[in-house]
Amino acid sequence: MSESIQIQTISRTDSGTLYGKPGLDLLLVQTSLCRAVIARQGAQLLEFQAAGCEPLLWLSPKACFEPGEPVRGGIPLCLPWFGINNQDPEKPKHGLVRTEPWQLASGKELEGGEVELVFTYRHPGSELFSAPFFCTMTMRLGRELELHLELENRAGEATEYSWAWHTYFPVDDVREIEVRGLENTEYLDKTRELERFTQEGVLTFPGEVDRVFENAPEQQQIINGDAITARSENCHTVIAWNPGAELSATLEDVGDHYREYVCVEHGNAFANSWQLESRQTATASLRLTR
Ligand SMILES: O=P(O)(O)OC[C@H]1O[C@@H](O)[C@H](O)[C@@H](O)[C@@H]1O
Repeated sequence: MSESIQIQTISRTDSGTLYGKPGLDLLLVQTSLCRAVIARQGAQLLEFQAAGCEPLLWLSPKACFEPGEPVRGGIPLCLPWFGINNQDPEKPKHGLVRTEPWQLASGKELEGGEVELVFTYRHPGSELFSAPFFCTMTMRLGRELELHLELENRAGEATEYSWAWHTYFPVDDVREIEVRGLENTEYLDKTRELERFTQEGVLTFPGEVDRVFENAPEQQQIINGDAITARSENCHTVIAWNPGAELSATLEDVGDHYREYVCVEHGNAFANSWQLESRQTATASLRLTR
């Protein structure tokens, strides 16, 4: 990363040094409030742990760290399309920014001791996605984790963007947990050709679960011993995903480890996708805490 960082609580490292698998440049943040690891690729948080708390994010022990390949765990940002591309299913799943290098625009310490990192990504327009756009992702790393996204449509015409922070949360056994905050909300079931159902009671994960909740409430809690709380602003879609035993056996970077995580993702996809006029900017944020 060529950008200048002037504080000692942020250091540069790489995936070879931290995980024994060379390939990606990383930033390590260590303060009295927290420890975090961020990949420049995708501006992807890989680890976050507030002092005195359990880790907030799950990173697969089988994750690969190859440039241009998605990293399984942490918080990849899926954008400018979420899931399978509607126009062309052959395009990569979950858009393009998660596998591209971002720029670190600034890194500083705030008065309360939090570290604030600002990453940017400029898409010039390409065969994969013709509309140019500009993304800014701000991370505030303290006792809590705060993410803020700003997306500007730089195309000459209105463009649709769908996206999500694909958050992987660690759990003891996914089959034993519950997710609260989605009761009585309608969802599209990706395991049943997007058929629409209503979530009766709290959400559990007895097997494969892949549900898209449109117009979802702002707050969810993952209950597994101490709760993880996710609270969002201007994120109207929540996606809940765990592959279960059978599907995970086909995912090289998951395997038996599927029991150790749950994804409760926040963004704007399906009916909540952003329609941005030329030069229009939209923003959203997410706050995670234990
Ligand atoms: O393996 P990927 O591309 O990271 O996607 C993982 C999962 O991401 C979830 O968000 C989707 O709802 C699932 O359908 C998908 O399988």
